Amino acid sequence: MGGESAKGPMGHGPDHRARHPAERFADAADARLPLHDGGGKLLRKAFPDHWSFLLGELALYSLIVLMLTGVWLTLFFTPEMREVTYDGSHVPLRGVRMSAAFDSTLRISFDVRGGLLIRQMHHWAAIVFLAAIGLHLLRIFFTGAFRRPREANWVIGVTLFVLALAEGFAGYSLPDDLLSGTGLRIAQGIMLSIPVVGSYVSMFVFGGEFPGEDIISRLYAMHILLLPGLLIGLVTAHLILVFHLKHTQWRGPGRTNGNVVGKPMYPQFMATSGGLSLIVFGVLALLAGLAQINPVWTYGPYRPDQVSTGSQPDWYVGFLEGALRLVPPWETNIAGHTLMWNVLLPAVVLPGLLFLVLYAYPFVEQRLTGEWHQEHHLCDRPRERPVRTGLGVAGITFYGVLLLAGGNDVVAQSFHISLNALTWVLRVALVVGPVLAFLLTRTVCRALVWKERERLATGDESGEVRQSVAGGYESDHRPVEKFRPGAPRTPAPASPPDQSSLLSNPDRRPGPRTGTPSRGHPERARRRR
Ligand code: HEM
Ligand code: HEM
Repeated sequence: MGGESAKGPMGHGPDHRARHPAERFADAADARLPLHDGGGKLLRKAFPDHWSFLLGELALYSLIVLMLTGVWLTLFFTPEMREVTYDGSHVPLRGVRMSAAFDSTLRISFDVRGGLLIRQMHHWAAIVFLAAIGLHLLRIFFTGAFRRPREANWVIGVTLFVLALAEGFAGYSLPDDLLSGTGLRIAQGIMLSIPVVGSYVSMFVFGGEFPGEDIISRLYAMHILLLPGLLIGLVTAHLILVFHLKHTQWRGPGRTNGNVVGKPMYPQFMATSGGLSLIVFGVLALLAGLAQINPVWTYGPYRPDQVSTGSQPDWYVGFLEGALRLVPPWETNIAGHTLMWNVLLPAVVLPGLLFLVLYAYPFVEQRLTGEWHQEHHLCDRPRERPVRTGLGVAGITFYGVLLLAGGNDVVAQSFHISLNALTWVLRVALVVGPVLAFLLTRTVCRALVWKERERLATGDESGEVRQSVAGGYESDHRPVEKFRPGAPRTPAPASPPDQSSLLSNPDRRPGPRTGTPSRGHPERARRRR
């Protein structure tokens, strides 16, 4: 027996026994699953080493926290609107009639062990998730990572964004407290503003007159089944495309449009990303433990004859609320039907247009710039695309003004200013702000590029000053080191600036780019004298 096992039936006995069990397991798995072909490549995939590439992962990990905490919440949440009398441990609300949904939210908060922690973790994760998606989108936009061949991933991304907003709104409505009920009331007002079919849409969604008895269970099905299913499916497709198309990367030594330079997936990237996942988990748990969020017991149950005051929606819905507050009370009466522009424009037309622009942007930009047929794998530096960067900053300004307007009552009260005056200032800012932001950003980008070209042409100041016999001073320049010292490969020198425009301006004429004695840049030399 001993001899046979030492040799082994295949004659590889001693090797077989000497090998680590993990290695044997890997071999056994490899013989049965396509691990070597698929996994081998996967483990060697290169990940660019730049923090901005972790924003997508931040979104991913907060989504995972949402799924985990969400599933836990389903164990205790009752998605029903039937009326019950509260008799839980939160004394101020004892004896109050409320929906079973609100009752179960209170029980999760006060009676289920660890319930408040997990509920708050779920809510904080939702806030971080949407912020991470927003920042990730901006990274993709400003670096041009949406260009060919990644347009499909951009389209999937925008869809993920829409789904996440819907998921957040549905979740926020579930507890059926005064705040979430007010949000639902606004949603119903928006439906009613849709011409011709508005009242039918509202009846259809609420199962009759507002609020009806169905909306919470319908939102529940959307929140825990339909939308998460779509989110998971699309995130999977999104990540498969990221792997298939490879990452974009910042320019640098050895990086071309045809390669990706970075950390391999295993072990370096896994360590970074695993660390990030633990940080996300830890920070969310810490926030949930220390920072109160959505204390529904202070608002009380929803009653259609009451509205909540002094409350704010979650930040990601704030821009819609702001838009509703800014549009003046415009109405038109056509053949006995009233068109409520003040609701239709901000809550239906504006978000529709916003997402249409987002969906279409990569295609429009590539058509206009004529870059339709080129593949782009290197990130643009935002300054080198002044128009795109200007448009992005204009969009952020537009969004920022709307967000501020969503809290105009809070701002007016905190700073003791007139609410009406503030609303008018914000209305003007909404129109003028983005235009100014675009012009300013475009100018700053062009100036930054020009400054860099000038530096490339004239070199860096060496720090040495020479005094002429006549008493004048000149500073020396040395050529710019275009990449970090110690970089593995020497890149091709950058092309010099457009000579014709330089020659037309004597102050911008380039000095010599060697390290030999130089008179330097005339303008700077003059300033030193
Ligand atoms: C993108 C994903 C998600 C987002 C943005 C999100 C957002 C939210 C928000 C903001 C709330 C209100 C929390 C509060 O009461 O303060 C909520 C409640 C809830 N969510 Fe989610 N959620 C997500 C995914 C999920 C998933 C995957 C599940 C379950 C499978 C889930 C189950 C629940 C339940 C049961 C509640 C009601 C419990 C309560 O409010 O106390 N969620 N969600
Ligand atoms: C649930 C939300 C999302 C998750 C979990 C997610 C996750 C990721 C991850 C992990 C990456 C690779 C790392 C990186 O480049 O950051 C990535 C890349 C990408 N994402 Fe997302 N993303 C989401 C939403 C979005 C949105 C809203 C957009 C744009 C509208 C978008 C567009 C892209 C594009 C174009 C890439 C490829 C970028 C490149 O190769 O450099 N994603 N995403």
